[in-house]
Amino acid sequence: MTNSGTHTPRLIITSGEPAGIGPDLCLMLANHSLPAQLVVAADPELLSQRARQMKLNINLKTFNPEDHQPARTGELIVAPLPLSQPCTPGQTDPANGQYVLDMLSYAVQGCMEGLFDGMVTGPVHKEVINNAGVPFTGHTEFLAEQTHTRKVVMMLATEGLRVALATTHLPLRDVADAITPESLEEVIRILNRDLKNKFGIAEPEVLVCGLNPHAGEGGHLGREEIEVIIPVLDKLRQEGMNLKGPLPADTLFNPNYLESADAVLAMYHDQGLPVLKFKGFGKAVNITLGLPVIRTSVDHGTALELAGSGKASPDSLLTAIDYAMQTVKG
Ligand SMILES: NC(=O)C1=CN([C@@H]2O[C@H](COP(=O)(O)OP(=O)(O)OC[C@H]3O[C@@H](n4cnc5c(N)ncnc54)[C@H](O)[C@@H]3O)[C@@H](O)[C@H]2O)C=CC1
Ligand SMILES: NCC(=O)COP(=O)(O)O
Repeated sequence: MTNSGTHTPRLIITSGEPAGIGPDLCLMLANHSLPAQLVVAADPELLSQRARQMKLNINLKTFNPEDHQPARTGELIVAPLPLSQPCTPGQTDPANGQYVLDMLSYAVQGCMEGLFDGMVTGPVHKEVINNAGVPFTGHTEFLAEQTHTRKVVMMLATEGLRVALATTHLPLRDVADAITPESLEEVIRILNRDLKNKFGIAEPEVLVCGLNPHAGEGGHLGREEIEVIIPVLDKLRQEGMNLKGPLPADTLFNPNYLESADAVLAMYHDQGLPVLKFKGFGKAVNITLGLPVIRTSVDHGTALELAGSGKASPDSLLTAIDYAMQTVKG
């Protein structure tokens, strides 16, 4: 039985890479009183060590599925998962790669089974997981696989800007081939549907970037706009979707275009996210659209150099929790 509707939402927070700032940020949550029960997935011993290092006095309480009360100030509810190896802040160890994956599996399964109303993910170190021998490109793809969802869409949002991606984590040389009419159509349908259903926008206006410089300059700088993007946009416009573009990505991000837009669809990761992060790094949220469960995430990475210092900002994690709570209450 979930806690949705008028009840207090219960969210699972994955603490992510143990050598990074994820455990620090989770500990900081104990000083915030929020209208949700936050359950942190982590090794309790790791949290205790990190709390001592950060000079935080926090009472760790083992998660009890029967108890739906939010934690009191100074208290953190923990779903315990054991590290494989003890962890030193800032020093990654592939031996703990499986711990991170187990944490994600626990969270997403808990969401699927109704134990949690949504999951909020702390940062993972993608290279470490790969070094542990498990091919891993990101939470987005991992969660799609775990939930048997064929297509999901990564979208980051901050005050005044939402940027969704047509492709996620793949080498730049593979991007053009990955943008097929079928995949692009599916991405736009998911984006349009979730902007309506999850964000309450009746008729979303989406600005679509071209792939090539100057959106291909009439085919002289690449033909993907003519052969793939324009036909897909024309087809979906006939169904009534409000899609503008393909627009040159270097001029699209200006107030004239953005004023009336509800989201930008970038063709690849580094076309759209640098703009979003320049505008709102530290106060943005990463949302996976199209998943059968609610998943939001921080906008930043593991910041290994800050782990244990107490200097990492919890703002993006708090933003991600806020988005998840709003979506649960829907
Ligand atoms: N959601 C996730 O799981 C994400 C994971 N990553 C992973 O993180 C690792 C490191 O990535 P980087 O590109 O170095 O990005 P990063 O976000 O870890 O660091 C970039 C800069 O921002 C600072 N920073 C990051 N978070 C901060 C916070 N909460 N408060 C204050 N300063 C903060 C860092 O100190 C650094 O100067 C990579 O392995 C990458 O794959 C990156 C982005 C998202
Ligand atoms: N730059 C954001 C990012 O790469 C996060 O990816 P994911 O782990 O949420 O799939």
